[in-house]
Amino acid sequence: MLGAVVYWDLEGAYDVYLGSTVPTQGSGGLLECSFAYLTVRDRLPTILTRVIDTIHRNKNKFFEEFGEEGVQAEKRTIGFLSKLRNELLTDKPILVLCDGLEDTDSWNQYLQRQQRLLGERDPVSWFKSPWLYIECYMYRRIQEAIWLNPPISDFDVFNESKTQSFFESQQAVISLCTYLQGFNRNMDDLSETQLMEQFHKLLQVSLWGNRCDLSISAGMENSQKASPIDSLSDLKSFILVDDSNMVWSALTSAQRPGEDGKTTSGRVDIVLDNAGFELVTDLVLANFLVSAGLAREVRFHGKSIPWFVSDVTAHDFQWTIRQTLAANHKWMSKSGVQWQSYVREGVWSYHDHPFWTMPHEYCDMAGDAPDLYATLQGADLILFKGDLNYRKLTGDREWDHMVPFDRALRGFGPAPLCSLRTLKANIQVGLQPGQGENLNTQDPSWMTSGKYAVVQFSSPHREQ
Ligand SMILES: O=P(O)(O)OC[C@H]1O[C@](O)(CO)[C@@H](O)[C@@H]1O
Ligand SMILES: [Mn+2]
Repeated sequence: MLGAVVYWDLEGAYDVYLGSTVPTQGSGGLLECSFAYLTVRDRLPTILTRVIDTIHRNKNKFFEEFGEEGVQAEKRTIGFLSKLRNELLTDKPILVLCDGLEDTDSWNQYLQRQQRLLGERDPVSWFKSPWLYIECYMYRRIQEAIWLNPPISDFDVFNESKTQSFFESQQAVISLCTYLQGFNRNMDDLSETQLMEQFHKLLQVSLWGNRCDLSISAGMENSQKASPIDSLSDLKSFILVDDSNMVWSALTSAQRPGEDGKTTSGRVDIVLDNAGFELVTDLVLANFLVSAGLAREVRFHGKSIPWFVSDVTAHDFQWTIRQTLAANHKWMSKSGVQWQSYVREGVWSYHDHPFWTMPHEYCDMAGDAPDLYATLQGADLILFKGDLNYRKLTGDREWDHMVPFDRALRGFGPAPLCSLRTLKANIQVGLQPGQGENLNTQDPSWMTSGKYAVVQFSSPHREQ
């Protein structure tokens, strides 16, 4: 457990934010040696250095595309990012954004809010702010640096890492697609029980796919080598909370008899996390849900800017489907063809919204992004992938491990939802009495190693 740090009164209770203080008297800061502190001190500057290096290595490409103007833009962007790195390392004040994008005002208002909470004596700075805010802000500032420097404003600084991670997982992708096509061919012969077993397997594949993010590894290679299906039984004991039966019930209870006598099923929304292997696991799950008649429509929600190194953007989504389709492997390519036709027919659709790349907790969504909240209300099930989504769902607070998931959501519940997350931050709710203490003794890094996972379900209609 992190030491107790403060502090503001929310819903009548004092909330402790992960490794961070929001002091009222202008003292304190990120709790030294906490996972949050080490992320800001070590991991974020490393990511920034890699970003600078990537832009520098692409100098010739910019020259070929844009001539001397491209080279000048490269230099200016590197200047912006080096300054940003220096601001971070020397705990300088957080600056307002000035790129005039759709979300710029919201970011600047958020900064004012942080300043009000901190008091006027000290400016909000890198080490004196909530971890979630600082981490999100860094990625937004990277985008500002790129955006303010045309003609290279479309450059995705993480694209190389994302594509590399996809190719490094190739064998695992092939085995997963082969598995998918195997039961797609025999779908009609599957009993209800067999269908449910397949569902559990693919939900777990998608869960463990979340191990492959490039933010926890500071952009270093982190791909899936072995066939994920084969390791599921060995991994089972590392799932600390498994509500997958409730997820199954949410899907089956959304099924209704249609006008033509055939059963129609519900809409599933997947709030995506990482590109590369994790995205493939999500597409395989979504394919299964549609072909098994468990969903009539799947909506994918991704990021509108490059985010936390490996998160999916619209380009990554389309690129992954195209790569799968073009693969020199029968079942992989067949999967890609299927996915592309789902997109063309509108059975699958990709969406993004600026709220996903804001630092807000999800309990703020209804007020701060009512359009997105209303869209999500149309789903019969929402799957939230990954660690960052979990942090936002639970407000990134140092909750007692036994606090129910429903309570940690603090009213957020546009539809039945499920978090599929491997643990990579010091936060975990919904555990049994003694479970957290046992884990602390057995494996002190259980919350941050990515070795453990949860499938946590909540329904707005369920008794709290
Ligand atoms: O891709 P995910 O699962 O959201 O993980 C993002 C990572 O970034 C972090 O925010 C820390 O940098 C952790 O929460 C997690 O390790
Ligand atoms: Mn991610």
